[in-house]
Amino acid sequence: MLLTRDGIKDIDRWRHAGIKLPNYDVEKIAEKTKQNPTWLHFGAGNIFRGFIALLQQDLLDKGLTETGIIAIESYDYEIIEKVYIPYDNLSLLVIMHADGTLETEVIGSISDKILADPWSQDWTKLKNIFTNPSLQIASFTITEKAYNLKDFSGEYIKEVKEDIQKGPEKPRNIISKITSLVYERYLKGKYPIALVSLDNFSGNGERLFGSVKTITEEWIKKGMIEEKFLDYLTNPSKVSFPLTMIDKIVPRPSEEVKKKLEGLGLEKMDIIKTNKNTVIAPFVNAEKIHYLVIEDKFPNGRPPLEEAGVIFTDKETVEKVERMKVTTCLNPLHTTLAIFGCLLNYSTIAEEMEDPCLKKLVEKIGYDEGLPVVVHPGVLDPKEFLREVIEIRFPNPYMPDTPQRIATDTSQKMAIRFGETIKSYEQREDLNVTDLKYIPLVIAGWCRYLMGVDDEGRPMTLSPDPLLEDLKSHVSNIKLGDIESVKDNLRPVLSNKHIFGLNLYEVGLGEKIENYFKELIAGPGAVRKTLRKYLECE
Ligand SMILES: NC(=O)C1=CN([C@@H]2O[C@H](COP(=O)(O)OP(=O)(O)OC[C@H]3O[C@@H](n4cnc5c(N)ncnc54)[C@H](O)[C@@H]3O)[C@@H](O)[C@H]2O)C=CC1
Ligand SMILES: O=P(O)(O)OC[C@H]1O[C@](O)(CO)[C@@H](O)[C@@H]1O
Repeated sequence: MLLTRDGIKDIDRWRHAGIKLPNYDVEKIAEKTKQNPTWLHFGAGNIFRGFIALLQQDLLDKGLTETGIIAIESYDYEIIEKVYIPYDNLSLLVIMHADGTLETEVIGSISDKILADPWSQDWTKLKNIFTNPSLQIASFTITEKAYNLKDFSGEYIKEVKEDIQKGPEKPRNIISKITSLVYERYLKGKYPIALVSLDNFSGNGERLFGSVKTITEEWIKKGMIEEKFLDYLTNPSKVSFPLTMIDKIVPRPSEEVKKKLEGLGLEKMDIIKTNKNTVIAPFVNAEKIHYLVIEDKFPNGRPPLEEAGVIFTDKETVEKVERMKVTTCLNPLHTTLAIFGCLLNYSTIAEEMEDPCLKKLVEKIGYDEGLPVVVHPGVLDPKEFLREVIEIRFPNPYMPDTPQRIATDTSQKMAIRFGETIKSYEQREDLNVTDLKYIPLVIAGWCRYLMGVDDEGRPMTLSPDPLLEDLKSHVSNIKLGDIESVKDNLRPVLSNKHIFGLNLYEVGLGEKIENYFKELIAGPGAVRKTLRKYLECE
């Protein structure tokens, strides 16, 4: 069986293999989308195919909408070449249930794909869609670092600097590209639009707004665009930047799943790793559970996504629910498992949850240290959410999620995942920041991880991180088994407000983290020994 528009016409074969097909005519929907584009999505990676496209598929299946989503790739063009074009933009969603059963479904709601590349012919096509009054949404899953215009020294990154100099014609950076496209929409008729960040960090919509506004102001200063564009951009009835909370674990495609699909008779299911490190395949493996909460600010309307389970609410509620998930009930636990999982040589998150020390560590971080500072968001219950994460989602043995994937870009995540809780302890009169034990232990674990040596003393490959080289340079003089070598080497890292959102020495945690670190580097096996000591586990 081939995953192509022609291939899925052989309905009986797909049904016989137990694979659900779209309940609508994929080609007709693609045609209607061309006439009347409503939704563009930037970042054509795994979460888009496994979650966002599924929501629209649900509406299409129910006859509640008439158009699909157009996938835009602005960074890793190989994704389009290798997993969109050969499969006519179809993807195969594989839901991994905890009892080992797979639920498979062909996703047909991605109606077209476009490169956001000013040097390609697609750019004109993209501009035409962006200036179409029918367009309601441009959404984004482009990873957190894509929103950064400046490096940690406060300088614009090279690509952004060049875009600022050259103006909106041929931008290279994603934020400049978005600004340029919104400017085209303004010029064409000041039509309204919602720009929806679906990336996984606090205040995502506000950060998107801030970045687009910065580029706008720079171009205005240089006289490259009309000043009045700023009025349009900052008018929420014209351009909105809703906050969102997105939650679904979509690991990289796994070889085991690929084999199972081949067993069902599917052909050409190869997993690829692009030159830009995206690991992607014609299929996406994911968990069933998911949550999406969005601030209901769509000046040009939107599909009735509430019918697909999306929670639309006010800004304050999204903020609370997002803080609950990203700063307390899911992502800090994930990062904890990533760091210690790499050090202890685990290859899946689920296996780690069978390790009594690691399970206890995430329980301590979640229930004991995180929950006391969570504000109940109303729409979801934090304690129940945390229970579901610890008891059901992370331990799912069929989820091929790895600590190495979650360890990607940890430097970008520390401030949100741990810094926010530390700040809350500082602000609350009834809590004492120096009572925190386990969050500091994880931060020490991260420094130990950066040494690039596992708990047995063997070299380990570190996951990509934009600050990796700099961070490694601070621990490069520290030797496993030599506590004296620690000296002041951790100070530049632990005092870096860009990394943690605060200076850990100023809040009284720096020395505690250094002491944990010394225990973690005492020699081979010291990571395990330290966990046993502080968690009283076997
Ligand atoms: N995978 C998951 O479980 C979830 C992911 N997310 C969010 O989605 C993001 C992407 O996740 P996946 O799609 O799974 O990853 P992926 O690796 O499959 O795809 C990443 C996408 O981001 C684009 N990208 C990366 N760096 C970029 C840059 N500098 N400028 C423009 N585009 C860039 C890539 O080209 C690709 O389209 C995550 O970082 C997270 O914020 C949110 C919830 C769940
Ligand atoms: O650490 P990351 O790369 O944001 O990934 C975290 C994982 O947990 C999630 O937050 C679950 O929703 C997903 O974003 C992803 O699977």
